[in-house]
Amino acid sequence: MTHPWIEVEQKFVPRPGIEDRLKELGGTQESQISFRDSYYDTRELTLMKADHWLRHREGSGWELKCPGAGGNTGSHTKYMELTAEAAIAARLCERLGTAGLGTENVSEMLGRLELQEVASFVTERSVWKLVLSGAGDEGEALTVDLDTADFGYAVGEVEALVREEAEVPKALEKIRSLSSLLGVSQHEQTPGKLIVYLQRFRPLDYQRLLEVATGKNDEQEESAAIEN
Ligand SMILES: Cc1ncc(C[n+]2csc(CCOP(=O)(O)OP(=O)(O)OP(=O)(O)O)c2C)c(N)n1
Ligand SMILES: [Mg+2]
Repeated sequence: MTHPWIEVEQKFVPRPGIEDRLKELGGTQESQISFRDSYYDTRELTLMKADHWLRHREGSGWELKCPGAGGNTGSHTKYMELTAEAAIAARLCERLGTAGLGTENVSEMLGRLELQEVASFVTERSVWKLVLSGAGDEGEALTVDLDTADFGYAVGEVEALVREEAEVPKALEKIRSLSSLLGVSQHEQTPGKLIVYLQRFRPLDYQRLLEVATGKNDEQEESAAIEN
């Protein structure tokens, strides 16, 4: 099985002039891309309530983000990203308490697991790469994504992808340094596109997730699904 990536990121509200600031810091725009994300869950939002996020991204395929060891605290988040369909299938069966579906093809599993589309939107993304100079820096580039979703919400993220849990503290340190250089507060808690989509277009679902996150739902034993 392919070893999953760990995504460590800090989201922020992009302020005017952010691109100039990125250039000033030595950043370069790597690409401008556009993609449609479609998120899936059960009617009861079993996955999202357990902080699992299943999506299909047009052009790159299936992905399941789930909490890594140590969970998430503060304004940054850390998720394990599964992209191999066999690994996604195994995790879905584990979470949804099913087995022996006879397929590891995620599209084929949707109907059998009663997973339906919860959200679908297109993102225009400007991808920036930046190497932070400084003592003891190993020169790994950080990524800054500047996203605008087709429903009119803009969000940025400073992101590092690492392979091992042991690399997370260093990645966090770099993310904090760059965020601070970009004028982003360490305490800034900016919601992602999906959360804002749910808030605007599926308010009842949003409310249910919020109840889990704030511990108001007695049926749910899992920890925070959304933090803001
Ligand atoms: C503050 C906070 N943010 C996110 C979450 C979890 N969460 C909510 S929706 C969600 C899934 C969407 O993840 P996100 O990184 O926002 O998507 P995107 O930037 O488009 O994908 P990329 O290209 O980076 O892979 C997660 C992990 C949380 N529990 N709390
Ligand atoms: Mg992200």
